[in-house]
Amino acid sequence: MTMTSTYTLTLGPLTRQLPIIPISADLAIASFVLLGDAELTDYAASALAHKMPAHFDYLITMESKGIPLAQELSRLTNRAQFVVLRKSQKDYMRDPLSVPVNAITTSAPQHLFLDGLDAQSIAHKRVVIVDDVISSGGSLRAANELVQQAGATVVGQVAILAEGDAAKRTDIEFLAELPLFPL
Ligand SMILES: Nc1ncnc2[nH]cnc12
Repeated sequence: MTMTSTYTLTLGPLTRQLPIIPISADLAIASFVLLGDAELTDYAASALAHKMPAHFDYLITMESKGIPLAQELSRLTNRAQFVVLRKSQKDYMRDPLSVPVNAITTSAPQHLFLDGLDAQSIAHKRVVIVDDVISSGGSLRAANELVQQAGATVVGQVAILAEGDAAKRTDIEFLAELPLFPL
């Protein structure tokens, strides 16, 4: 078995060893998989709860790794509902809105979908976009586009980690930086 090198992520009192995984011929990432990490999800949500804008109506997230974070952040901020942007179109959606999106961890171009019923819920509302990692900003851009198409206003953008150049952005709130690993 070959050794996988790791990057040590520190988030408040928590540390995690993230495996460094090549995603192309010239780039590796420290793989941050929030799914299943209940402790880190709860810690991150409580830390992000302090960085939320004072006035917002809905949290909105992208499947799949943002979902448990949005769930806990909704609970902590007393919001009864949040909205999930989906990566596939479901038969139960009514007049979904869709935009193309490019992510660094998925080679084929994807789409992001907003159920028309959810679009109606958020129309004229203030929304905060929440995600686990912001990297190229591709899914954040797509989420902004969908929110705008639905007639809602983005009043905040929060993530646990900002990866690579995203750490220089001033339009997102995040808890820690994550380096990229050129090969
Ligand atoms: N470092 C990372 N780990 C998991 N998913 C990612 N998506 C973008 N960057 C990522």
